[in-house]
Amino acid sequence: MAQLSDDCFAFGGPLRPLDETAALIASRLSAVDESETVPLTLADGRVLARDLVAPLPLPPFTNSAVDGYALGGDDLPRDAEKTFAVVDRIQAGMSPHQVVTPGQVARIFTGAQMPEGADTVFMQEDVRIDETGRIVLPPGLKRGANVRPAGEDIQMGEAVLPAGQRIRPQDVALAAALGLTGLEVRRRVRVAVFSTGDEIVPPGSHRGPAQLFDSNRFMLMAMLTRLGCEITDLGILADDSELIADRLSEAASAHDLILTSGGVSTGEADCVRAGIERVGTLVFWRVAIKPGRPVAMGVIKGTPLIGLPGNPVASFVTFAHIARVAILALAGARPQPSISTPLRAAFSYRKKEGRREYVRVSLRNAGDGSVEAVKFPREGAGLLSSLVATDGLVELGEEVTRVEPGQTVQFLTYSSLL
Ligand SMILES: Nc1nc2c(c(=O)[nH]1)N[C@H]1C(S)=C(S)[C@@H](COP(=O)(O)OP(=O)(O)OC[C@H]3O[C@@H](n4cnc5c(N)ncnc54)[C@H](O)[C@@H]3O)O[C@H]1N2
Ligand code: MOO
Repeated sequence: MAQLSDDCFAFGGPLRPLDETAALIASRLSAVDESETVPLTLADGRVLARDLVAPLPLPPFTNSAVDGYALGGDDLPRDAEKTFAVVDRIQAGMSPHQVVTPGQVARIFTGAQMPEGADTVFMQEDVRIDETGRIVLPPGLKRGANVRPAGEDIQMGEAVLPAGQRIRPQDVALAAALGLTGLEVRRRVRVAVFSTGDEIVPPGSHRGPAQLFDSNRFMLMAMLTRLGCEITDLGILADDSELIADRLSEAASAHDLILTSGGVSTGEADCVRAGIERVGTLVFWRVAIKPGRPVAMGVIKGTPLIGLPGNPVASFVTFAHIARVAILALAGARPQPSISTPLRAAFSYRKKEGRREYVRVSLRNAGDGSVEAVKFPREGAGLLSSLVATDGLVELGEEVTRVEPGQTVQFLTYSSLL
């Protein structure tokens, strides 16, 4: 079909490249200042406010990695079996009772502190007990075997988690292992969320014949929750730029970010841009990304606003690649570029040069041990089923113009985008 306006230059000037857009956002937004201490049970997903330095080594004491017998390395059998007297029994949590000297072993259990004089442990399966109750050890074990030295995991004073870390379950475990009961985290980013459009009504309300139930607001709030934000749900705004301007202006004073969906394209009823310009300034509008080209950013009374396009897939993709950058910057999180995985395409595709495209795909086993990406059969940015039925997005760079089956493409899981 004939294309009347060239994508890249319609409405004046080339579209802004996605990487440049993300860099602009990250450089313009600074992190919220305030922090709070939260108990470890509430720390998952929060952003660490300052570097965490280990107040003790891990493990804190040298201990046995197995159930067995501990002895000094100089006493290890070299060429033939050797017999030893058992002089101690050390269970986990108990301090050793005596020094182990040559000719002696201590019975020891996994996690128990190593006794003085011992630096090696035989696994109990590898030893024999003779008729007098003495322990017979075979030759061949190396000094230091089956022992976990103090500090082998973490040294005291080591920086173990950097400020800006989005705390994960394993980070919580580390803090607990270091004896901490809470972590100092940045306060949550406060985000106001609006849907826009006269055709949008809330689920559960009466829907007129030409109206749609609002799905974007719920998708965006779920995505914001995954990013640890404090959300204010401000409902649906009618297509009226004066009203939109008033509501955006009100929201700006109490939030770190305003997120809208819909109303950023070129139609007369696309009032979000007009609303931004009434009470603030437009930072950018239109990015070289598909879906999601009409995405906009503005600033209202110092508060950033990201206007996502209304089509649900465009909203999803621009949230993941643009709004997320803003949220992480405001949250004080270290930038987290999404790491894509190379996979084999099982589809052919044509695209325009000069814009980044995200293609919805499902993964399947190719049968030869590799995994391949199967494209969702339809492309509309309004197809929610396309997001629900797929596993992630194939990212096609600005320079790409075609994909053929068998070609290597870069895949991003949906979970890696949040
Ligand atoms: N003449 C042109 N028309 C359009 C262009 C263009 O460049 N020239 N761009 C198209 C692209 S690309 C997109 S994306 C859409 C986005 O436009 P808007 O952000 O202004 O979105 P709306 O027009 O308000 O809505 C688009 C579509 O999405 C539905 N929608 C909106 N909000 C919701 C919601 N909260 N939940 C579910 N669905 C929603 C809305 O009903 C429309 O069907 O513009 C193209 N047009
Ligand atoms: O690019 Mo729009 O964002 O098609 O849906």
